[in-house]
Amino acid sequence: MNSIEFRELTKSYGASRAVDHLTFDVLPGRVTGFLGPNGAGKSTTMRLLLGLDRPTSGTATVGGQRYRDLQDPLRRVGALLDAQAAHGGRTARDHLRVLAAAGRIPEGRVQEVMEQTGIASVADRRIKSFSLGMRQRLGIASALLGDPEVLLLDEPTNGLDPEGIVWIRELLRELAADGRTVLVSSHLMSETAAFADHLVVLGRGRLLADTSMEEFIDARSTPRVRLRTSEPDRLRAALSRQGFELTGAGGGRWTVEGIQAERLGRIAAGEGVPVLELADERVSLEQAYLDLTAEHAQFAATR
Ligand SMILES: Nc1ncnc2c1ncn2[C@@H]1O[C@H](COP(=O)(O)OP(=O)(O)OP(=O)(O)O)[C@@H](O)[C@H]1O
Repeated sequence: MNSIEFRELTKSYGASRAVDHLTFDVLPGRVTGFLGPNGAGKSTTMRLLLGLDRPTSGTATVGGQRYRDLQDPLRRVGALLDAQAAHGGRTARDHLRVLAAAGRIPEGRVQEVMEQTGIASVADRRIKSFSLGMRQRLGIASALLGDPEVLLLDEPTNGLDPEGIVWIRELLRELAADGRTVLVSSHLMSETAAFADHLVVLGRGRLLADTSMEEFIDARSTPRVRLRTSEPDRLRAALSRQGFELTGAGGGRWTVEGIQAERLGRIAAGEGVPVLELADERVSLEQAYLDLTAEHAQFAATR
């Protein structure tokens, strides 16, 4: 099994709790977005899983085993934690070769992952000359090197240009479609919505949500319809008989709360009122996410 399991995972630094009794699973075959405001505990959770830090209590395991007990850990779990960590004096190719040797990974993988991540043409340049986006791609290449079933990527879109962001989105989807377990942290909902199937949201080290992207959206959106009509008065009367209110939105547009386009369309058709435009409006995901995390956001200035 290649799922990741967190059970009552807790990490305290002195009096402050970076991770607080966290329990959730990350399952294979889908991309799990790991969201939370700055300081919510995402990186700490990933570090605890990789054995880079010790939990105060609780466990973090891959297929029931702690990372340090895994055989061939680089072939089981690939991680991008800090794209700046690579040694600047080395070339990208040498950096990957050293990692391959350490992880008992066939050297042929080095060229493969450089091609997969679009850095083959700069393979022999020193890493210190790399832009943040190129370092990020190198970090992803390192994570993919052992062809692992489990991938942990901490803010992988950091520093990527729009083309890079589209590329990583597709890469994440392909990795999940292969049946891999993919956990990707971000503090941006809008970005995460573009690639994640499932969401885990943290706030101050605590679990705030563990839900499919679809449920997250449905649970937080009150239905609302936006429309244009040439006969607002007749539509208003028809809607009000059904308990709905037509509200002016300016520019000849109207909104109706608490109804979906399908039902509104039927009401209008039943009355013979022409509808020129009709669309369901979805709640802004970023807003739903901000609402969820607002009371848990941790800013140095307020501490
Ligand atoms: N080594 C450490 N010593 C003391 N405090 C730490 C240490 N590492 C993390 N923390 C604290 O733990 C909390 C969680 O930090 P963490 O980096 O895990 O959050 P994050 O969700 O990854 O945030 P970001 O999006 O900013 O990376 C923060 O308050 C941070 O200051």
